[in-house]
Amino acid sequence: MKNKWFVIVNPTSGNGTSKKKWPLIFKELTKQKFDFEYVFTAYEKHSIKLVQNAIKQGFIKFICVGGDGTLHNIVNAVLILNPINISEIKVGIIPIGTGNDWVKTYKISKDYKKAIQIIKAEHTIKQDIGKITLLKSKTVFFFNNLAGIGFDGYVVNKVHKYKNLGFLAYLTGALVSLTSYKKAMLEISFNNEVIKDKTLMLLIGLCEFSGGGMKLTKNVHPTDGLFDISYIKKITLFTILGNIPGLFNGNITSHKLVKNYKTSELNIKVLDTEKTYIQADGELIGSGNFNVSLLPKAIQFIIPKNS
Ligand SMILES: Nc1ncnc2c1ncn2[C@@H]1O[C@H](COP(=O)(O)OP(=O)(O)OP(=O)(O)O)[C@@H](O)[C@H]1O
Repeated sequence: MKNKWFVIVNPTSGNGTSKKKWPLIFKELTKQKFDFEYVFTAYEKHSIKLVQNAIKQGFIKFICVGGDGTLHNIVNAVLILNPINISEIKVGIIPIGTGNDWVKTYKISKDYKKAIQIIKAEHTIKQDIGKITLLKSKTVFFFNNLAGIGFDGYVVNKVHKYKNLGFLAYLTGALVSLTSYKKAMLEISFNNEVIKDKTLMLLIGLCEFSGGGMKLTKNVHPTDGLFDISYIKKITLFTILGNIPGLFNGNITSHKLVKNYKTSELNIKVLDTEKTYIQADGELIGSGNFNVSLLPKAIQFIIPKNS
C-alpha cells in the first residue's frame, strides 16, 4: 500500500476540464507504470473525507488532479487528521484549475505529461502551512498558498460567476467588485504592531501567486517560517487600472498604498461587521474574528528538482 498512489480527481476543476482530461491522464499514469487507485470527488470538500480514509488505509502518496481548491482540501485533510506518519505523506499535483496559483511558485507544468514526470521523480519540499482559527466557532482551517480578508474574500465570493474566463476570472471579479465593496474596520495585531483602521484588504501569503497569477505579496519564501503580509487600507479603481501589469509582475507590492510585513502570527478582530469574508487558497472559509499561526515545514509536496 505504501508505494501505491491515491489519485483525487475533482471533475469540476477548471470549469470541467479535469473530467474531460481524465481519460488522457489515466492513460499516461498507466503508461508511466504508476500503481494507483483513483476516485472522483462527488461534492464540495469530498476530497477531505477521501484522503483521510486513504491515509487510514495506509496510503502516503497522493496526486491531486484539480486546482487550488482541491489541493487546499487535500492539505486540510492531512493536517486535520494529523496522523503519526504525517512526515512521510507526499502530495503531487496535476494542475487543472482555473487560477492554478500554487503551482506557479514551483513552476509545475500545466502540461499533464510534464506534471506526471515531476511526480514520478518524487523530489519533495517541506513547505510552511498557515493555520486559521475562527474564534466564534473554534473551527480550524489550513492554507498552503495565501489567505486574505476583506476585499480579497469578497472577490472570491464573486469569482465563480466568471470562471469561464479562466485566469482572468479573478481580475474581472476584482474590477467588478471594487465599487460595491464596503470596507470593514479591522484590528490587526502582529509582532509588536496594532493596525486599527477601515481596511480594504489584508493578505497573508506563503507562496508567490494568487488571483490567477497576481503577485500581491513581497519577498516570498515558502519555507522561511514567516508569512508575507500585504496590508492595503484603500486603493481606487483608477489606481488598479493604472497598475494592472504591476499586479502580475509584483511591482504593486512597492506601491505607497501597500504596506508589507513579515510575521508568523496574527490576531484579527472585525470591529464593525461580521460579514467580512475570509478566504484561504481561494476557498471562502467564514467571517468574524480569527487568529493565524504558521506551522513550519508542515507538508511535503512533490515539486520539480530545479524549481
Ligand atoms: N463533485 C463536485 N461538485 C461540486 N464541487 C466540487 C466537487 N468536487 C470538488 N468540488 C469543489 O470544487 C471547488 C473548486 O475546485 P478547484 O479549486 O480545484 O478548481 P478551480 O476553482 O477551477 O481552480 P482554482 O482554485 O485553481 O481557480 C472546491 O471548493 C471543491 O470543494
